[in-house]
Formats: sequence, C-alpha cells, structure tokens
Amino acid sequence: MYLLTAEEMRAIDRVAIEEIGIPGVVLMEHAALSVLAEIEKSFGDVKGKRFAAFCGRGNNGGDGLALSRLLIQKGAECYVFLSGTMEEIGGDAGTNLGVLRGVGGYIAEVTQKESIKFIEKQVKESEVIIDAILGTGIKGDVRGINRDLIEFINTVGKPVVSVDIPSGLDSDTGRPMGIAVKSDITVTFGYPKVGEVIYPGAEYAGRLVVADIGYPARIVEEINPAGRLATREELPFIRDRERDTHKGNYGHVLVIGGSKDFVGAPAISSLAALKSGAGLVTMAVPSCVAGMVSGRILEVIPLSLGDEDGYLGKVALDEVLTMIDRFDVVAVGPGLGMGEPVKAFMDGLIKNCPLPMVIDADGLNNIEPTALIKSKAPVVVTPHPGEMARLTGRKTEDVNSDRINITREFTRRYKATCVLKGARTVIAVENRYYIIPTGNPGMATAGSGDVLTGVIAGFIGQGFSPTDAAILGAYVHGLAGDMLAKKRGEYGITATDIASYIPVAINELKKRM
Ligand SMILES: NC(=O)C1=CN([C@@H]2O[C@H](COP(=O)(O)OP(=O)(O)OC[C@H]3O[C@@H](n4cnc5c(N)ncnc54)[C@H](OP(=O)(O)O)[C@@H]3O)[C@@H](O)[C@H]2O)[C@@H](O)CC1
Ligand SMILES: Nc1ncnc2c1ncn2[C@@H]1O[C@H](COP(=O)(O)OP(=O)(O)O)[C@@H](O)[C@H]1O
Ligand SMILES: [K+]
Repeated sequence: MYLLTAEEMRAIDRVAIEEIGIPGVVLMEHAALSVLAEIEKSFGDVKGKRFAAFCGRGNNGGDGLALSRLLIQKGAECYVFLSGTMEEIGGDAGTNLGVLRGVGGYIAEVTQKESIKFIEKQVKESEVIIDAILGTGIKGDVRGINRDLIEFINTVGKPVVSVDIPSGLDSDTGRPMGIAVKSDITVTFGYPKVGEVIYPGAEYAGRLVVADIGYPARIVEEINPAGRLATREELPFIRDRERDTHKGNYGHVLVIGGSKDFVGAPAISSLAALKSGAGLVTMAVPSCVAGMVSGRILEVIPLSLGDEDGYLGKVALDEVLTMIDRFDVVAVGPGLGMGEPVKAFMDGLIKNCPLPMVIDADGLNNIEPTALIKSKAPVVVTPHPGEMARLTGRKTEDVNSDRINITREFTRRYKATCVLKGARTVIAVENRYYIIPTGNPGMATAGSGDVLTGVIAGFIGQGFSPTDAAILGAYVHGLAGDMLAKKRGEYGITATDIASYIPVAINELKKRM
C-alpha cells in the first residue's frame, strides 16, 4: 500500500482538484462520510449520542464541520468547538460552516485558553471526541489555542477519533510538533501517511483506518511515492508446493556463525531457515564449538570449520569457498564474535562468495559498509539500530530518529537491500522502501534477530529474490511473533518459540493470498 508524505498528499489533492476537476468540497464530503461510517462501525448507531467536535480553521477543520452536520442529520447531538472565529474560516471549510449553521448546529468559538473551562462540561458529557483541529497542513510547532485544545483533549479521557491524522503529528516523521492528540482511531484519507505508521506516530494514531475518498488511482501512480506499507495482499506470493518435488527444490542454506563467545545464535538461524521451508540447512561453526552445537537440531547438517583462537578466520574462509557451490544462499554473522580473524573472514567472504548473502549481527560488526560494494552477488543486511549506528558512524538515538532516510541512504550507497530492524522494521530496496507493520515488543528477546536472518535466507533458497525474501521474511517473522503474542501474551516469548511459529505464520498468510 502506498505510504505518503504531506507533500505527496498535497500534490494528489492539487491534481484531483485543479487538473481533474473534482471539487474540493466533494472530497471533503467523502472524507466526512468515511469518518461517520467508521464511527458507526466502532460506536454503533449515532442517534441520541453526544459528540464533541474540535475543528480547526483549515480544511481539516472543514472535514470536521461536514462530519458534525452529518452526525446531526443522523440524530446525534454534536457540540462543535471552533479553534478561532467563524470569520476566519473560508474556502471549502467555510462552505461547510455555512451548511452546518443552516442545519442549526451548535457552534462555539474558542479563541483563548481561559474559555476552555466553559466548554469542559459539554466535552465531558460527550461520548466521543472528534479531532479535526490540524491535518497535513501543519507548519512548525503547534501554537496558540490549537495547542491548548490538544492539551485539553488529551486530558478528557474520552475516546478520540482523529480526522485524517492526529492533530499536531508530523505526517512525515511521526513526531509530535510539540504536542499531538492521542487518538483511539484515526481515519486517514486516501492513503496512510508515513508518520502514522512509524513510531511514535503509530502510537498517537491508535487504530488506523484508511478511507477511500475518491482520489483517482492514476494520480498516485504517476506520483509514484517511494514509501510502501507492506500488506498481506501485496506480499510476494507464496505458492503451494508442487507435488512432484524433493528437498533439492527448496534450497540449501549455509548458515555461518558461532564462536567461543556465542554458540546458540547460528543454531537459531539454522532452525529458522528450516522452519521457513528450506530443503537443506548446513550450519558451519568454528571447530572449538562444533561439539556443543552440532546435534542440537537433528535436521541440520553440521560443518566444523578451522578456528583461530575460537573464531572463524582465514582457514575457515578457504574451506567455505572450496565447497561453496554445494549451497544456494549464505546467512552469515550470528554469534561470530569480534576480532581480526573474523574481519579477515568476512572481508574474504564478501569479496569472493558467488551466492546471495544475508549478513547480520557480528557479520556486520566486523566490516566497513564500503566492503559491500565489492560483493559478487546480491546482499541483504539486517542491522538492528545499534549495528546500523556503528556501520554509519552515528549514535543509536540518531539512527532511530531518522530510520527511513538512514536505511534508504545505506541501500543507495552500498547497493545492498537494507533491513533496519526494530518496532516497524524499514526495508530499503533500490528507490523504494517498505514499512513492516507486524511484530511486537514480545519479540525484543535474545536471538529473535537470528530467526529473521534464517527466514530471509530460507526464502531466498526457495527462489524468492533477495528483496522479496527480505520483505516477506520480515513480515512473516513479525506475524509469527504476533500470533504467539495473541495466544500467550508478550511476556516470555523466546527466539525458538518464534521460529516454531514461522510455519504457522506462513500458513496463515497463504490462506489470505
Ligand atoms: N481540499 C483539500 O485539499 C482536501 C483536504 N482535506 C483535509 O484537509 C487537510 C489539510 O488541510 P489544510 O491544507 O487546509 O491544512 P490543515 O491541516 O487544516 O491546517 C491548516 C490550519 O492549521 C493552522 N496551523 C498550521 N500549522 C499550525 C501550527 N503549527 N500551530 C497552530 N495552528 C497551525 C493554520 O492556521 P494559520 O496558519 O492559518 O494561522 C490553518 O488554520 C487534510 O489533512 C484533510 O483533512 C480533505 O478534506 C480532502 C480534500
Ligand atoms: N517492539 C518491537 N516491535 C516489533 N518488532 C520488534 C520489537 N522489538 C524487537 N523486534 C524485532 O525482533 C528482532 C530483534 O532482533 P535483534 O535486535 O537483532 O535481536 P538479537 O540480536 O537478539 O537477535 C527484530 O526483527 C526486531 O524487528
Ligand atoms: K486531525
């Protein structure tokens, strides 16, 4: 699903209204009708119910005024609070103000903070608050009475429905512009806005409903926004397995990892690759830990490589490269540890490996990103924000505050599909990026990233392109976590639990495809 910035949304509005000739007030009516429909769906028949609608002076306020009139016509009581005076409202919003007055709606002008105490009673009597103060037209930090009203709405303790976007939220960054409404439901028009699906914006938006208000599809296609929200319907298609096939048809994944410091990580990735449907998985670890890990997963083929003081190094590299044509894809990094031998191993592997690679964890911690440019085959990197910080010479907080741009920049510079993990994983591929909506804080647990590495490699082995495998893998990984959390709660989920749910998640997805 397209994911839009405020500028892209404005361009769509402009083409729809000025070039195609759809009157703005028609779009506004559709917008209001779509919010009404969602209110009826969520709160039932509106007849006899009380609403408090806060309307700003721009078009977002106009949507709110049209909605208030529709509510009144359906038999609801609706107090309308304008953040300004009626004279200040013009254009399509002005038209709707006129119509609302025509049907006899109650309208109060709230122009200063001191007046809020006079409306408190009416607001507290209302069952639902409608937030139509600010939309995508916000400029700078929220000022004046709009700020006071947002502050007030957040203290009332009634369900809030936001029109298009929670007032005060930046449509592009998902950050409040000083302050923002904390909504229960946001009905957004046309397409979701970037800031509504990434954090912290997603938390402000509450349940996000995307409403079609009649923008012709060709407008967005021509604008071709870079952002996409990964949705079930648009995921790479997972085919049924053909009957006359064997394990050789589903890819042989080579997982390389482990060191004297970490023994479990490559095993978790190997298990996950199998759970994603890989035909064969070989797990290569330094010989010093081979005895500890091989045999833990009976289905995995163990491969013991030469070790250098407990780490993989040059000898291991030669061994891997000699037998590389036995495999279809390499997943490298989990548990490798740090140090010179590992650096040499990773450097040589990236330069010489002819197979697609998924590089994670210490596979990333031991390289400079410029090394990726020299890879012979497509590479997927799966850093968490800490790893991304090291790769790009930033602080982790800085990575997290600009996740999309940093991920896109990484892919552009180093020619690798980049998966930046964390709440709302971002995946950059060439000139697009995807936000993965699945996953939950229960997945913030040791080894859950190793599961993702195995799943992506497993999908590449089964014939998905590395970018498709990254998108599908991240979605499935998060869905497995969500299904687990739904069943058992978010506490105490382990990485192997997530791996064991990968087949369940794939099955669930296939049902809807
Ligand atoms: N016809 C269309 O295009 C359609 C548009 N649609 C709807 O319109 C919305 C976009 O409308 P928009 O562009 O009018 O801007 P909007 O979000 O109402 O904000 C402007 C108002 O906010 C104020 N304000 C701004 N910044 C502020 C700040 N920092 N602090 C305080 N105040 C601030 C600004 O005040 P001013 O600068 O004038 O003092 C002005 O009053 C969009 O989200 C969707 O809901 C749909 O109906 C479909 C058709
Ligand atoms: N709050 C969250 N919401 C969604 N996904 C999360 C959340 N926390 C963690 N995850 C997911 O869990 C995985 C954690 O990976 P990572 O940090 O590499 O862990 P590890 O290094 O222990 O394997 C990532 O895929 C990440 O997206
Ligand atoms: K709003």
